[in-house]
Formats: sequence, C-alpha cells, structure tokens
Amino acid sequence: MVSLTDLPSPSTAYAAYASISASFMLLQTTFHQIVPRPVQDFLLSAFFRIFKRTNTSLLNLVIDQFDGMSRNDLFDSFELYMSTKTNPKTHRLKLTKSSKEKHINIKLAQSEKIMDVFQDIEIKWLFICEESDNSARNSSGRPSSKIPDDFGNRPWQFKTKQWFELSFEKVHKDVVINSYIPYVLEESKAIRNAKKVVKLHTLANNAYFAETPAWDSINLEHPSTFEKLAMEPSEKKALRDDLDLFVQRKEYYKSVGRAWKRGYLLYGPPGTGKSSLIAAIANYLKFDIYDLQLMNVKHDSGLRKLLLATANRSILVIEDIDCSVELPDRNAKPVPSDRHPRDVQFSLSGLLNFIDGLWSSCGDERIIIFTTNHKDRLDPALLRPGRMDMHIHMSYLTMNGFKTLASTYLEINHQHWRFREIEQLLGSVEATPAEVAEELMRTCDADACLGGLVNFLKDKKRKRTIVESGEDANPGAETTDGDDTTPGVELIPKAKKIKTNGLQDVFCHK
Ligand SMILES: Nc1ncnc2c1ncn2[C@@H]1O[C@H](COP(=O)(O)OP(=O)(O)OP(=O)(O)O)[C@@H](O)[C@H]1O
Repeated sequence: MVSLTDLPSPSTAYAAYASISASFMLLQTTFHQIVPRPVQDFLLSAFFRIFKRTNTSLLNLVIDQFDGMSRNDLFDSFELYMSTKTNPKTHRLKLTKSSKEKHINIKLAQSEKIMDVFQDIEIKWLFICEESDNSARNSSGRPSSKIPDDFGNRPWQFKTKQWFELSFEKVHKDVVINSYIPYVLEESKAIRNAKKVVKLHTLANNAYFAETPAWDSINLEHPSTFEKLAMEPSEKKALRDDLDLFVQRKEYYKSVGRAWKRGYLLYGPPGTGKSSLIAAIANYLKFDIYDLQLMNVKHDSGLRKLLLATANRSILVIEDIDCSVELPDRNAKPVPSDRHPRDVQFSLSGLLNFIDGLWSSCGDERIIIFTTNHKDRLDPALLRPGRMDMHIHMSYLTMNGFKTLASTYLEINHQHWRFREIEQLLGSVEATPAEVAEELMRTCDADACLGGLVNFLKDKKRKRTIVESGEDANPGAETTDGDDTTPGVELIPKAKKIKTNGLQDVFCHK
C-alpha cells in the first residue's frame, strides 16, 4: 500500500513539470528549425489522420488477396469492381493483358484510394501492396522450399501481399456487409461475364487414336447474334425467353429435383442457320461450346471422360446426330470391334443415359444441343418427351427472315421496291438463308444485289418446275452428287452426308 510519505513533495512535482515543459519547448523549436515546412505539414496531417481514425466511429474491413494458401474470391471480385470505379481523382492505375485476353485489365496502383457511395453511405477503398524479398535461399540462390508461402507466391518470387481496406462509419456495418458486399459481388460477376471470351472446345488432333481423348480449345470469334439471325421474330423471342428463364432457375431446378440442364433439338435443311444459332446462343449466354464429334470417339469410357471434362455454363453440341456416326440401335449389343469399320463401342442409349443422368447432375447450367437435317431419321429415344426440351425448326427463308438479312447485309431497314417481288418468289420457292446471304454479298450496290437475288430465285423456281414435271433441268450436264443445299434434295434421295469438321468449319476464321 502506498503511504502519503511515498508521494513526491509539491516542490519536486513542480520541478519535474518545469523540466518536461522545457524539454518539450526545446524539442518543438528544434523540430521547427530542422524539419522543412512541407514535411512538418505531412507529419501533422498523418498524425491527425491516425488520431481521427482510431478515435472516431470509422470501421475498417480488410480484404486480403489470399486466405491461407488459396485465393480469396472476395479480393478478385473487388479488384474487378474497382476497375470500373476509377474517377478523375485517381492518380495511378496498373494495366495488364495476357496474350489470351482480349481486354486490357485496369487495376489500382499501390496506395490508390477510391470513394464509392452506396445507399448514401460513403465507403472509402484503399489498395495496399507490400513487397519484401525472400531471404531463405539455398546454395543455388533459390529458396529451399517449393511450397507456396502464405501469400501464394512461389518462394523464389518476391513476397507480395495485397489487400483492400474499406472504411466507413461503424453505424453502417450491417448495410455494408449484408447489402453492399453482395452488390459488389453481383456487379463483378456481370463485369466478368462481359469480359469473358467464349471458347470453342473440340477434340484434340490425336483423339481418334487416343484411348482417352481430350479437348483442345480456341476462342470462338463467331459474330452471330440473335439480332442478325434470319428467323421468325416470334421463334427468336420464344428461344431467348426460354434461355433467360433457364439461367435464372437454379433454385427451381433444385427444388423440383432435376439436373440444371436444358436440351434443344435444331432441325432443318443445310444452310438454314443451325450452327449460326448455336453461336448466337453461346454469345448471348457467354457459354463455352463443346463440339462433340462422335466419329472421333471409340468407346463409352472415352465418351464419359470427355463429357466429365466439360465445364459448367457450357453448351455440348452434337451436330448431325443422325449421320455423324452409325450409332447402334439402343437395345442392340455393342458391335464387335473386328466387324465394325470404326471400332465404335458405344450406344445411343449409353450416350443418352449418361447425358441425362450422371453427366448433367455433375455440373450446373448445362445446355445440350443436337442438330439434324432429317428429324424423321432420328431414334425415337431422342424425341421422347423430356429429353430435348425444345424442338426448333430452322426453315427455308421467310419474308421476315429476308428483311433481317437485307438489314444486316445491305443496311436496308425500310421497304425497297424489289421486296414485293422477292416476297412472291420466296412464297413459291425454297431458298435457304445461306443461299440468299451469298447473293446479298455479291456487290456493295444494294439494287444490284437485290436484282441478282430476284434472278437467282427465278432460276431456282424454273429448275424446280422442271424437276417436278420430270424433265431434265440441265440437258447435257453430267450427273453429279451436286450440292445438297438445293431444295430439290428433299425430292431426290441423296447419299448420307457425313460431316468431318462440324462447327470448326464454320467458327474458326483462319
Ligand atoms: N438463319 C440464318 N440467319 C442468318 N444467316 C444465316 C442463317 N442461316 C444461314 N446463314 C448464313 O449461312 C452460313 C451457313 O449457315 P449455317 O452453317 O449456320 O447453317 P447450318 O444449318 O448449320 O448448315 P449445316 O446443316 O450444313 O451445318 C452462315 O455462316 C450464315 O452466314
């Protein structure tokens, strides 16, 4: 216990106070004499900032780049979001772009601050990046351990620790955590989606010989969009609405106990836009395409591995399902490999069951598209209700479809004096959008193109009349396999068309 006699006398206390005051005044004078005025201002403002921060009602949230050894999703999302929030007060930005990326990435530079406002709450963002050299090295000058450190860096790299600091009034803590952060995550998802480069995955070159074929990928640079597709507007709208509903229904699919997948069957003559529609869907949803050429797959096991290697939010396309491979009957036993020309050892039922079952339940947001030129030749198993959710008929060109092409190819967005005649011809002759598009590309002169199209359609009509009346359309001409895009193909049976390159032919611009 402290007694009164232990306390310093008033004169001792006064002497101590006088001595501290004198030292303080001496320090202050020295500070003013040696430290330049701008540095003084900076130190004082820093002092007051720290003082203010620790004594007011501000709350700081720290979002590290790494959570232990794994990346922190929040950091990546926030980084993306911040790139759209730069303003004239921003002093320094970092720009990056890898060879595979189309867009330039904008990031904040060290110590940059950004002010964001959400529901009238001011939120200040600060980006901090700290680097320090890694000292523990082996004899070759490299660090001994190969395990990434807690910043996720390989040990021979500089340690870089990056984080965001958000500061705002403490009273808004709940709004920021429960509303603002989910909002930032949603926004960054949309930004990521907009930046996403859609890919086309095809079987690797050695797929046919490999026991376990693999996917190769390239950027899908097909410019097809719903707007440019020559289709009936009502059909386009129905399909787009269906896609919109599908991607929004994660919880619904879960609640009804179904895999989150959707199947579309596109059927119609060659050149009516089935591949273009697939590209338009991929561009619209930003889903990658997996183009599965069944001809290049030998066994059920290889097929399963390929399907399991596909990612979520993707479209699995099997083109020309009726003729791309001789699928054995669904109830038949596999054909012995020594008797089958292609060693095919998988069945249509195996493929369908796997797609319906395991494959689709292993992932989310899967779309599967089959295409065919001959719906009537399809195995009934494919047409069974519930298997393909929508059957989309890609038909010969209608007047509405033609107007879309005229707008896209010739920029004619109003009535043209040739339209009446073209409408009459399209009503009596079957022309594919591919054929008409070809005519519309012949010159830059719209009148000349439409005149050429009229002649083309009249010629087609004449040939068709001759074929129907049993006369020889091209007297003297040699009989050839011909181009099966002519509507006459429906009247004269042709040999089965075997596709070799599928979507690759259409999509890869060399
Ligand atoms: N409906 C359409 N709208 C706009 N362009 C089309 C349409 N159909 C065809 N085209 C044009 O014709 C070209 C070939 O069409 P596409 O390959 O999409 O037809 P397809 O039905 O898939 O043919 P195939 O059955 O031979 O694969 C496209 O690149 C496009 O320029």
